[in-house]
Amino acid sequence: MEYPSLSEIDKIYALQQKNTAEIKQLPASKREQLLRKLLTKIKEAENEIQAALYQDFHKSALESTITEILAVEMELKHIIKNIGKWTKDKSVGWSAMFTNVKAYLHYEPKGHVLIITPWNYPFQLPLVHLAACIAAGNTAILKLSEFSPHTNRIVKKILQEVFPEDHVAVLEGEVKETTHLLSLRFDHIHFTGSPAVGKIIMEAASKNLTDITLELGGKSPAVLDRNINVRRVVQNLIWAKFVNAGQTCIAPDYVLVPRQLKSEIEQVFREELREAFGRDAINSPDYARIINKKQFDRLVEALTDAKHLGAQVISGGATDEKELYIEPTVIGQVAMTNSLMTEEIFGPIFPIVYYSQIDEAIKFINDREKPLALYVFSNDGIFNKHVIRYTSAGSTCINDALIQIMHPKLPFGGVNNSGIGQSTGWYGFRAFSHERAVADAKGFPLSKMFWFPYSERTHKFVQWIRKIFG
Ligand SMILES: NC(=O)C1=CN([C@@H]2O[C@H](COP(=O)(O)OP(=O)(O)OC[C@H]3O[C@@H](n4cnc5c(N)ncnc54)[C@H](OP(=O)(O)O)[C@@H]3O)[C@@H](O)[C@H]2O)C=CC1
Ligand SMILES: CCCCCC(=O)O
Repeated sequence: MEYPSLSEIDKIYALQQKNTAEIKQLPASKREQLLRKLLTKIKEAENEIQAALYQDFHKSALESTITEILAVEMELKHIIKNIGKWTKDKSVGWSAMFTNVKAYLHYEPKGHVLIITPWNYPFQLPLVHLAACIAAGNTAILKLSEFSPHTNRIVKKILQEVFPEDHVAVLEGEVKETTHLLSLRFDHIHFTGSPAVGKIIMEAASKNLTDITLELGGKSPAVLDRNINVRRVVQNLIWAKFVNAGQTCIAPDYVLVPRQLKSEIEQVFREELREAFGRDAINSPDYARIINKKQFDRLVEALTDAKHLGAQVISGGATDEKELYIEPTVIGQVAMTNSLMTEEIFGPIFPIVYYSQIDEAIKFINDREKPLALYVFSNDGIFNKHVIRYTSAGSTCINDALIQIMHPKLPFGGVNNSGIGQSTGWYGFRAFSHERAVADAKGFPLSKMFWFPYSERTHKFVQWIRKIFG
């Protein structure tokens, strides 16, 4: 994909601005029709999508289906199934003081939306958020990351087959193009990316008081109890951490393990990683690559520095610059000053931090920014509830990982430094809609009791209200 010039961006923006009023009036049936067409196009393009993801990431066809294509298909089906219900006015019920008022919520499109997405799930993320945006009746400019060019091409091809550019436009660009887009006025900006860039987006949005959704990241902990099946939990963590070579926003970033389990868990990680990827993961057909040299160098430097500071590699540690390959790596005794413990890892390196009492682990988590996700593993429900009660996270999974994002009725989002607002399903539709309060007064207008000049009748009415409702 070519980068558009700034004047081309302005032209697309103006085109969509002109068309937004009309798109906002599209009935739910027409929006549903467009989403059904999108679903059909995606199914028809599965092989091309898999090939593009392989070229960008060396992502296996099966992993692309599981984490990219199926995720979009399920989201589209859920939206298509519910769009009729979601777009209808919603009564908020009766109130004794407003017996003559029909009170309801009316869902109106925000209008013109900017969606900015990162490179790590370059098919799933643009399409999942665009689907909700279209369902809500908006026009949208979709700005993709320049680091996933092959997948971007198929995303653009599919969307151009479904939507005219004055409804959905797909752009690729770097900081310059994105910065220019952010100087334009939108009704909602949906950003997925790092907290650092999230702050830039929020600042730009503040110029026009534009609504935002910030889907950010952070260091998502996994907390293990002693009361677990160690092998099963390790197998679970291996998938959650090393899918997409660890380049997943809700991947467990590090794992807090009871000290008593140290020797057992380290041995089981060695065994299970061998089971998962064979003797040499570089030859595994299931294992992806780091997206580019910049990210590769960042991770290798963090690993090298960690080892210089005394960290012990429990399993893995091999790298291959030509292949942009980093072996699935589990590491212990990482210094707290090392970037593996101070920054979001966003790669296939898994520090283990040992603890003695659960409140020590909870303090470790709470001493850091609120994470995007938090994982708790224990056969003891009281342990799980205790961890949830004394921590905060965007989302949480108990005795599993990542799957919370796939549940159609759970919102996806962070909290404070890991995100603002919620996405997917009903929550995505609501984010891209304005939830308008309507009070439809029938017959005698309630405010007549307060009209000027204030009278004895008004005083009596106010006394009655305080007596009944005060
Ligand atoms: N909550 C969620 O759903 C998800 C969160 N993430 C988070 O995203 C991060 C990894 O993705 P990554 O792409 O590196 O994140 P970045 O924040 O670097 O980039 C995200 C998007 O913002 C653009 N961008 C980068 N710098 C600027 C800037 N200065 N001004 C305007 N736009 C900019 C990028 O464009 P370009 O790439 O072209 O530079 C990209 O489209 C991690 O923190 C991860 O946790 C990732 C996936 C999902
Ligand atoms: C299968 C998990 C996908 C998580 C979304 C993300 O990291 O972008």
